[in-house]
Amino acid sequence: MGLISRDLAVTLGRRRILHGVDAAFAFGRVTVVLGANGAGKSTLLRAAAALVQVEGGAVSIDGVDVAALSPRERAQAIGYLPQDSVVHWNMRVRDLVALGRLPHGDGDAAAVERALAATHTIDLAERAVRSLSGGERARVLLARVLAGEPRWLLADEPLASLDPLHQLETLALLRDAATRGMGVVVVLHDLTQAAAIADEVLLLKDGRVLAHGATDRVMTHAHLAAAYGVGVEVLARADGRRVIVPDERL
Ligand SMILES: Nc1ncnc2c1ncn2[C@@H]1O[C@H](COP(=O)(O)OP(=O)(O)OP(=O)(O)O)[C@@H](O)[C@H]1O
Repeated sequence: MGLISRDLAVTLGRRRILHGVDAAFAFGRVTVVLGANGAGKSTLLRAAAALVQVEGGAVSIDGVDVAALSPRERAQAIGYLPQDSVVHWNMRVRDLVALGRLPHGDGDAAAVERALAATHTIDLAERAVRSLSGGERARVLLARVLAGEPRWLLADEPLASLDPLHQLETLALLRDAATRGMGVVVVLHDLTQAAAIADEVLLLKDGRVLAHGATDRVMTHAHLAAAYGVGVEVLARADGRRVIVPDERL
């Protein structure tokens, strides 16, 4: 049960991008997907959202292949936040966030307000979306996904354009979503943030699983060296959290 990638193979253009990826994600957990540029993180999330054609294996939710779900069922189950979202229409922020309710067909205003509040975008609600800064727009697009109250949130580098405060708030929001029972799968690059938020880590290298499991077991010096080609310094804080600083090219 849960979200499961089994022997997943994806080819884009003429290149095999994912080579038999096995991974299981659980409800109520935050799984961080790590790996170097080009490792296949986005492709895995896109395959989970049935946005790329799968060549072998499958991604399933509670035993059902995501590709076999109707678009509406899939949209109810999976909220996918892409890496570089483009907003094609210059609509009001509140209306854009309300589009997140389309899979439910109910325009539930309370759910929209909850999503605006969770992402601290209520103050932006009457603005035209094209007038927003990059970070403001990123938070609004996250609000749109949250408004749909999906069972799974797949977020591809959701912190990339956010300032430090909003990065922390977004991490807290992801944790909160998992605490409320959502399955959260998130691609991050910052190792300190990954260690802080992850219950589990899936570490990819060249389209294969290098390691998958509890954060401490995956985020070892050896794994990070193999995945990124860097040495890291790990600083333990008084509260037990770790600061992970890449400091050496291997
Ligand atoms: N449409 C495509 N055609 C051919 N190759 C592609 C296509 N889309 C992605 N790729 C390649 O697939 C590989 C994996 O891409 P992907 O975006 O999944 O990596 P990623 O781990 O998310 O990287 P990043 O950290 O840079 O975002 C890359 O080498 C990329 O160039």
